[in-house]
Amino acid sequence: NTILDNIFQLGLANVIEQFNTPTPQHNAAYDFIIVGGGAAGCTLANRLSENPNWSVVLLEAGGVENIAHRIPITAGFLQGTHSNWGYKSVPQKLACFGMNNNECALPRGKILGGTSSINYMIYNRGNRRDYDGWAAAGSKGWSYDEVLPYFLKSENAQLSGLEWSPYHNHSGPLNVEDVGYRTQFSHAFVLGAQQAGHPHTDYNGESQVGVSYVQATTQNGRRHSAYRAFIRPVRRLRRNLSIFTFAQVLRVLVDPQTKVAYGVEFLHQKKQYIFKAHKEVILSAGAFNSPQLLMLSGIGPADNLNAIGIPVIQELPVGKRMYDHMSHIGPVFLTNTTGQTTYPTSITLSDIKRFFLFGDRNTRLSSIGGVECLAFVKIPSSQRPPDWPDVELITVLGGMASDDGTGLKEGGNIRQDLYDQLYLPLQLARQEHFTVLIMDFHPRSVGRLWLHNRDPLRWPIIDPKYFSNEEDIEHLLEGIKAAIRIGETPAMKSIGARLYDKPVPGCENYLFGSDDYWRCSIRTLSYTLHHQVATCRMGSPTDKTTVVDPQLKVHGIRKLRVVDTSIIPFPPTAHTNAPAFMIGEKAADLIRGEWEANFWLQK
Ligand SMILES: Cc1cc2nc3c(=O)[nH]c(=O)nc-3n(C[C@H](O)[C@H](O)[C@H](O)COP(=O)(O)OP(=O)(O)OC[C@H]3O[C@@H](n4cnc5c(N)ncnc54)[C@H](O)[C@@H]3O)c2cc1C
Repeated sequence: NTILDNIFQLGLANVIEQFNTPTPQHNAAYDFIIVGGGAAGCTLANRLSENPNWSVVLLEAGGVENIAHRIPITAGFLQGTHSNWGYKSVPQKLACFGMNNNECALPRGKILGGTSSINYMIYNRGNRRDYDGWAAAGSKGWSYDEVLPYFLKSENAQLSGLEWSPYHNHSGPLNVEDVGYRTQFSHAFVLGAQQAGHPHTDYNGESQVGVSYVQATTQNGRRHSAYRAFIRPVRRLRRNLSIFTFAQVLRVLVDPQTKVAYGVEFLHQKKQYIFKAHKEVILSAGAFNSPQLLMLSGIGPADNLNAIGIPVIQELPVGKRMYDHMSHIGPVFLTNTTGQTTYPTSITLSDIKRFFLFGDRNTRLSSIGGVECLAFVKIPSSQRPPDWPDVELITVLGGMASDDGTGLKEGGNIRQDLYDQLYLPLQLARQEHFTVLIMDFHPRSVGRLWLHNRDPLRWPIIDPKYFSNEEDIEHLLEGIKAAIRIGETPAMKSIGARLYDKPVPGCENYLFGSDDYWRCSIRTLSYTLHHQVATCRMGSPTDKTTVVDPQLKVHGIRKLRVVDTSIIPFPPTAHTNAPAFMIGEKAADLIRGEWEANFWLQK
């Protein structure tokens, strides 16, 4: 009697989006070739194809969404499907001890819509200081005042109480709304956080520090992905926009003499094709695959390329730097509530009928994978200004146990024995509880990504080197303490909140609740929130750590840009989906500005 069983009972699992991909014409030429139909790629494809004189082709390695992607509560299950590339890190020496072979799961969307089709739908832009920092470090044109219009451009906000906020727009393609389903946990946490001194705020508004209910990229309680927002509404109307799904690009074609990108080679239905670009090739393949494709095309670190026999066309530090937002699963709070934790059996057929047949957006199915509230918190040891949060507290109704170990455990590569010891007792007792995930916004650990060999179908090697800088652990520890303080407030006591004190396997030798206990727990229950950035870092061409310039052009190569989260130079005070949409919007304007200005020169 699981959610998915019920969906099958209603015969809905077969409701698949109708999407016919034409047969590619070998050597066909388009003005713009966009590689990757993710958050940034779909946005860019929409905006560039607004010009009817330009032909745009979007090549996506995955397929299209089905009904499961639309149901927000299923977010945790999607990592176990073919719409996830399914990457894992190399075994970590200092993190992910609770994962099989110490390998952290690194999911990524492989589907039209990209990671926006499998993510948790949290809509979060970041802090003014993030973008001002990008600009100050050499990314001219990317200060907060210069990027805010692009966040607003894509947004269609339906947020109660923020109807007149200058930080929200109500006419963009991407729906951002309140989650209709809220539990007692969420109300107690928002109130409790205020009692603990965190002001109520709009974390996408003037001041980020404080607590809020989450804002979600959903529409009427259903996932609103990049595909839904930017492609579906226009794909039948624009004859100048061609889209190929199940089209995996193998490399960018770059003339080694002139260093001009002129096309791509890709695989579709086991056949290899070439498409040529009149104007530009644009990589929007995400933080793992854009750097992979650059390296496969001879653009990257000479040591790696020489070692695997790829001739170097342009030496650049592709993949040499990677940041990510690591989090800790917990603390977990037990409560005296009833019926608030979502276990599969608590989703009723009535919920499903209301969701599907009556468009009801207030059922459990509209909960975005259980995420309810966010608190943006300053920690006592902070070295940053008071308006720049250090850690985030993310509340989840239930936690690892609330899908009976079927989704999150598998998606997170969590060890079965750890699940059985720590979470199975909660599952079997149907214990009411909620989890606070603690995320470090400004990690200092720097990872790296490189290639095994020249096979484009093989995964890149990804070593995030989580917690190689000890300070990252201390930030999470301070975040855990902030969550515990909120747990002690009257609002939280009113729902009977108390810490779940079963020791984390491997940490039994430490006194539960001591700093060393939590440090051990952090290394064991390390859980990335999948915000990898900087693998094709943006900045001034004189900055030897960067790969693209502020126009997103690859240094030293003509007619080639990267437009996705891989260009983000520093980890933002945000989850990275909203920034990906912003990057797509801004890139479209940069490209349009340049080619439209050159129109008469090209004639
Ligand atoms: C499980 C999970 C949960 C998350 N939750 C949130 C959240 O709640 N809120 C938030 O803000 N962020 C979240 N994120 C992060 C966020 O969704 C991503 O950072 C963002 O969507 C990335 O956008 P992108 O355009 O850079 O890349 P993607 O959206 O990943 O797009 C890249 C696209 O390129 C395609 N591609 C790759 N290689 C090739 C190739 N060789 N040929 C053709 N196509 C190719 C991929 O299939 C994919 O469709 C989450 C991430 C994950 C994995």
